[in-house]
Amino acid sequence: MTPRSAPPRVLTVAGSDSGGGAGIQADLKTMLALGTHGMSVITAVTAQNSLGVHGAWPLPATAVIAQFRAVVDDIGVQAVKTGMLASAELVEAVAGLLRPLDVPVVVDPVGVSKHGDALLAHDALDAVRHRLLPVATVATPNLDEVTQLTGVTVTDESGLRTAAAAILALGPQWALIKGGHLPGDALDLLTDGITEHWLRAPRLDNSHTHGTGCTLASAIAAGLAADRTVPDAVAAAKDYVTGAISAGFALGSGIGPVDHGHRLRGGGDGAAVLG
Ligand SMILES: Nc1ncnc2c1ncn2[C@@H]1O[C@H](COP(=O)(O)OP(=O)(O)O)[C@@H](O)[C@H]1O
Ligand SMILES: Cc1ncc(COP(=O)(O)OP(=O)(O)O)c(N)n1
Repeated sequence: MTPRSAPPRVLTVAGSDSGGGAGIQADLKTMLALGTHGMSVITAVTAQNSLGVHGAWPLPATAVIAQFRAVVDDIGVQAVKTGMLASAELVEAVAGLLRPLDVPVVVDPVGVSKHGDALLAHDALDAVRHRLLPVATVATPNLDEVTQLTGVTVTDESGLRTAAAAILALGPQWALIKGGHLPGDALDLLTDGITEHWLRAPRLDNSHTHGTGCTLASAIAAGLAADRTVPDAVAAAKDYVTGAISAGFALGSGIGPVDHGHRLRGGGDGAAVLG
């Protein structure tokens, strides 16, 4: 029997969310839903549910480096996504591992959870700015992360351009500024400083949005691993996350997760538009 050819391989370097809505768990579910083989380097363990983060324990840098080497040196990767990196030491270590790797890297510079819990030490911001963002193919900050990293505050759609310029100045090839925290349509701006792509979706009236950022970044990495261009991968990822938010469900007594399996359950995507 002829062996089947392997699907595109995608690696997430992120923290574990015990509730299964964000972090490594969201990333691997997204990667499977989008037809890729997901692999993981766990940077930290969190005790987390729909009400918030109740504890977080970063792993030693040696454990992070060993997981990364085990995957990359044997199986190989075609794209990487980074999420929660917890400490300056882990940001430095991960940036050092990614620098020589010749594959697209999606950096979600996770700072704070939806509930306001810190997922990155304050003294790690400089390492994110000067070590991690320069190795990113695409950086995907939300508006709070834009402010943390650049000092730019965005209060309306016109501010997304200023935010993108400030993020691009830190070195990623593309900036995807997520406007999910603004009122009105869910509008994001993707730019490499030359071209601009506006991604607009209707704001969905669903409070179960835990994991939106992780899901979007992982979907982009899945698209890049499958050889899509950055604008195509981002447009497809926006469709996927819009569908996942639309199908998000109530689990626990707080903010429930988006539904990573919505396509498997027959749900359609949202009407996101790439302009
Ligand atoms: N209520 C919503 N309806 C539709 N899209 C949303 C909604 N909330 C967030 N999004 C979209 O989800 C993606 C993740 O954005 P965001 O929630 O801002 O990220 P994060 O989880 O990092 O805070 C973006 O594409 C954003 O526009
Ligand atoms: C372990 C872990 N990593 C990242 C996050 C933040 O995820 P995000 O997709 O931004 O979703 P919300 O926390 O904003 O719902 C997390 N919570 N846990």
